[in-house]
Amino acid sequence: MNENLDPTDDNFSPEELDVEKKLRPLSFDDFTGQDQVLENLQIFVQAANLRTEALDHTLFHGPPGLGKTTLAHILANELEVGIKVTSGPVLDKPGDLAGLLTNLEERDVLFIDEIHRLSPIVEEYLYSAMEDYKIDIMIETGPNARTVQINLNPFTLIGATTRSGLLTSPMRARFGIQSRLQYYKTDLLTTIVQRSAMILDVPISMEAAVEIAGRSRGTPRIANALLRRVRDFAQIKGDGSIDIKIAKYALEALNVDAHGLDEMDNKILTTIIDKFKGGPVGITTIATAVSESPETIEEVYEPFLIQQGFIMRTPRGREVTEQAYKHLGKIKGNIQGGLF
Ligand SMILES: Nc1ncnc2c1ncn2[C@@H]1O[C@H](COP(=O)(O)OP(=O)(O)OP(=O)(O)O)[C@@H](O)[C@H]1O
Ligand SMILES: [Mg+2]
Repeated sequence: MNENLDPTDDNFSPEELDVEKKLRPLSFDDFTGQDQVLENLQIFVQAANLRTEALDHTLFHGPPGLGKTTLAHILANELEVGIKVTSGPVLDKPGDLAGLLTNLEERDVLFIDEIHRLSPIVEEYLYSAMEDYKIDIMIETGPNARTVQINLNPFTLIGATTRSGLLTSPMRARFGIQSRLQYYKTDLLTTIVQRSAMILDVPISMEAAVEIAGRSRGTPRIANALLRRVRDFAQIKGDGSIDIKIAKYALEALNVDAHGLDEMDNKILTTIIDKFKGGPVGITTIATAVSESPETIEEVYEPFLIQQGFIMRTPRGREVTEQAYKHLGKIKGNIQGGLF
């Protein structure tokens, strides 16, 4: 990720978080892309609404910025229920979770972000809540301490994770609905950029929207962030509207990679080329060389590099493609990457 484009980053000003909120789609109709996922969800929501039952527990997984949190809020809106939001690392003790669970009204959504980071005891505590809508709570202390079982209102747990590989299988098995979000194609991102520009009230040409979309790493969050930065350039260096000229100028000045690859993407490609002659090389070896965990490489970075045709999976490991050499201005067969 481009760290400075991450709205969960502390460096993000309150003002930017506000804009971020304005740009977030609120209903199925507002949401662009992920057609298969969306179609299914619409059916499940309609059925749950028809039966006035809680929606099945739902898991969203996939790389950052593709719409997991957005979809959790959309589901609550479409179910016309309340939503309580928390995240794995915040839930320290079963008691924290009990407080949230007992406050849920019938059919409400409990959204747990980064659900792979729940502590094992909290996770175990969640199992009976998910399965039977029941939890044990401890009452009184000292010699009188005892646990009583209490019933919860039927609710929907929505979990989100960028690292589904780290979820335990009992946890995963308790989600009746599981959706993996995919990177967005440029035409969809173009639509998203145009929608965001309209909300921000900044005129943008088609060509400029395509240019921004194409450099957004298949990710709506990055597309929105780039749009806002380009808008700054348009306002200060231009007449406020975004045309292809100002878009290109701004993206150049922002040092945005032509394909939207981020630092780690480029580091992975460079490493495979420079240290492993372009591959094939195993994922663990790559991970060690770039100081990342193999799981993160596999779940967060590699899918985009494969989708964009920079890396191929072979039985003997990962291999970079011709396109990767071209992108990095390197020459095949030359380990140093230079001409000599
Ligand atoms: N399909 C979409 N259409 C329009 N905008 C979108 C779409 N998906 C995401 N966005 C925009 O991208 C931003 C990031 O989406 P979101 O926060 O839902 O991602 P996430 O998958 O939860 O990321 P993370 O893993 O980092 O939590 C949202 O604020 C929203 O404005
Ligand atoms: Mg999120």
